[in-house]
Amino acid sequence: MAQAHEARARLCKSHGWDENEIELVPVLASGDKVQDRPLAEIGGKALWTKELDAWLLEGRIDGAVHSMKDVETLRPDWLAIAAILPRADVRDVLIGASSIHAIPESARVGTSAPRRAAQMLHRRPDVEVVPIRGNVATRLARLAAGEVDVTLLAAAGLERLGESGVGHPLETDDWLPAPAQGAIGIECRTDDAKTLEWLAAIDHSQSRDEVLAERALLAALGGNCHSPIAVLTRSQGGHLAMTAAIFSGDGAERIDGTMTFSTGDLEAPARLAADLLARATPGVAALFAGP
Ligand SMILES: NCc1[nH]cc(CCC(=O)O)c1CC(=O)O
Repeated sequence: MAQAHEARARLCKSHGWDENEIELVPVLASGDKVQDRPLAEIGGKALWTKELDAWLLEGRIDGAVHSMKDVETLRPDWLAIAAILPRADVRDVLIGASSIHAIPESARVGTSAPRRAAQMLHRRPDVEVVPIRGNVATRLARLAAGEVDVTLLAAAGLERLGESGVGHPLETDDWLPAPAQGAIGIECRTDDAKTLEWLAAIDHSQSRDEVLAERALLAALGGNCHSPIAVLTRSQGGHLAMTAAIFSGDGAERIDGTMTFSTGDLEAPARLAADLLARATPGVAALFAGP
């Protein structure tokens, strides 16, 4: 809902509309309904999109606001990612310790994200990863209750909920975020020319370039929410600089790669993906389906 409010505010500001001209329609996603099991176990990212897709298709809503991190790599043709808002803080925040190094020996680290688990275990094989799901408030409550010693959350999500002071942001040269982390996207029906045009006005091209490049890497790796993939792309002077890593589930293996390429060249992320997979052991490659 915080993301939908932000999307509406930007749309109204850009077009000079009154906020009540856009109705916000809350739609509960399966990903919200099922809170007790890891997302990767219960059906993956589609659980964040399938209800909204149906509402769009039926014409009950005209736009759907998503965290792009939660949107599957392959989307139906009748849907268009019509706008990507200026990307927020891309970093993960560590809560419960001031740095990865400062996490106490054998601490319980709460996360259900394969990327966070593997990236943590790579650095700190001594810790115990404990699955933890639910919204930000639930996760913070479980930390406060002592169920876990440490957890990781996206800075963008915390910021949107007015919790930006919580925890210690991890710098991206030391800890990589998820593909598209911090980016809000708005989808609409591909044949809805009016909405496409309205949304194009608030599209942020640099953020779009970065997010599309990261999604192209995901597509080429054949990654899903079981696959530990970390990537960050930054737009600089007409080029995109991408840093990516793939892991084994237990974090023992980590394959890193970087590539700089022209904006809009979506073949380059595919080459980086092929290079990462070529250097992975069969055990890691098995977590990725390939292109
Ligand atoms: N998987 C849940 C999810 N999807 C997007 C965000 C944060 C907001 C964003 O990255 O845009 C979060 C929470 C988190 O990872 O802590």
